[in-house]
Amino acid sequence: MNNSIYGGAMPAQSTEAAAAPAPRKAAGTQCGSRPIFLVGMMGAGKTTIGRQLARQLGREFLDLDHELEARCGVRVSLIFDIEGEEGFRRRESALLQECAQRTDIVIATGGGAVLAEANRRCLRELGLVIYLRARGDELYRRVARDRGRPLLQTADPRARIAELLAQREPLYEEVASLAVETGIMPVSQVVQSLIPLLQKHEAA
Ligand SMILES: Nc1ncnc2c1ncn2[C@@H]1O[C@H](COP(=O)(O)OP(=O)(O)OP(=O)(O)O)[C@@H](O)[C@H]1O
Ligand SMILES: O=C(O)C1=C[C@@H](O)[C@@H](O)[C@H](O)C1
Ligand SMILES: [Mg+2]
Repeated sequence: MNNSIYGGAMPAQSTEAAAAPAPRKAAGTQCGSRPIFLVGMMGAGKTTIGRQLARQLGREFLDLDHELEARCGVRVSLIFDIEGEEGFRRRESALLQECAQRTDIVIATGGGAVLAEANRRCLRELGLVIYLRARGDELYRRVARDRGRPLLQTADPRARIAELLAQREPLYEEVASLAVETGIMPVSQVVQSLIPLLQKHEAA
């Protein structure tokens, strides 16, 4: 990917190996070696849950937003400022197509990665996709104060979330083989609830 307009001042942050000793792998939850993708709205928990799920499964973890930031050397919000959403989406798609070739990995996608049809095909065909679902008011509560999400820098972020959710929910549903509600359980419980779902999916 050509990142030449950016410097590279951000600390390198590629795939995360588990920092602490990994727990024993949950048996039979490897879905072959295909990547496990997490999709869902901003604040649904893709980054937080993805990191813990990867540890639980003994897989690597990669967050597409963080990987893009590491490669470009700037925050996602600055890419939006300089190249607009369109420029960001081009970079996001290229990175997704590249990272989807990897194996034994959990990948947290960006909230809007499902917007492009080519990305949806890539997610469906190359991996197992989990939709992390949460209600608009809970998403708002989680991300309202975070200035790092450019699409929410509007006069009425709550309404913006509702609009994005209405637009994207069918797309998340379309690509996902599994879905879990993240608004009602703490992160560790969401991860624990995913293990039997993955096992069932593997057995099917
Ligand atoms: N199940 C949960 N219960 C409570 N808080 C949660 C839960 N999941 C995530 N959070 C919190 O919500 C915030 C947003 O989570 P996170 O950054 O993982 O979302 P995301 O889906 O990666 O969003 P984005 O698409 O913007 O990267 C974090 O502060 C996180 O700790
Ligand atoms: O929902 C979205 O469109 C986005 C979510 C984030 O993960 C980032 O990818 C970026 O802020 C755009
Ligand atoms: Mg994230």
